[in-house]
Amino acid sequence: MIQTKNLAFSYSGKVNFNFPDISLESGQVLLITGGSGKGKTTLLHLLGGLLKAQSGSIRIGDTNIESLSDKNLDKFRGKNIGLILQQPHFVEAFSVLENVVLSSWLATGQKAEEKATSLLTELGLADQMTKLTSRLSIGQQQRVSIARALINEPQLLLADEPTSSLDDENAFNVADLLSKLSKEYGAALIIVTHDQRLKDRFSNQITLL
Ligand SMILES: Nc1ncnc2c1ncn2[C@@H]1O[C@H](COP(=O)(O)OP(=O)(O)OP(=O)(O)O)[C@@H](O)[C@H]1O
Repeated sequence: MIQTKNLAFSYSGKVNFNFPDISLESGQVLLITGGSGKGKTTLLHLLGGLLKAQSGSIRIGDTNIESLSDKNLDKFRGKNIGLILQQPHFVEAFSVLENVVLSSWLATGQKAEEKATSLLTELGLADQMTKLTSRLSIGQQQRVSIARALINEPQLLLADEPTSSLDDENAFNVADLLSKLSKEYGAALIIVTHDQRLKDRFSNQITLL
């Protein structure tokens, strides 16, 4: 489903990374771990096409994303990659439901309101849908991010430290939901984390050194 080969990246020629190859099938989970500053978020942003590698390749399904133009990459990302980033970047003036619907509209031109409602309900947010996202707890916002990432049924789900600010109960809930829903949608799930609770839960891991 996703394969990378010889990925290299550099910030202004000063901080250089050579990343290990990744190969992951639909329905599988991979954790990317490693100490602070080792390039975990950088690698996740490369996989999501938010940064461009200096060299190497990233194949998602049948598409080599490095060969796409910026415009086609945006389209591809919208349809095929669900992103759960450290900062959720919600549209503050929109409700929870509207934020999730916006994601479907941007990717497909369709407002998938029914599907957004059912996803949010599955994520335990049925009674939060009309609220502004800023009125939700961090754990609830994390679940809105998950709904938004899943609304377009992506092939690949990328999550950056999804549990770092959560207590044990919420962290286990988020881990369970990510794993259950990515399987349900047939997505490959890659999680960047230094959270020991996730390391204990998912055995397939690579560590950046
Ligand atoms: N936009 C940027 N410009 C220059 N250097 C950057 C930029 N973003 C990150 N870096 C540097 O690249 C290195 C890797 O950063 P990255 O955020 O990928 O690490 P990380 O493993 O995710 O760290 P952490 O666990 O602390 O979040 C760090 O040394 C960081 O300072």
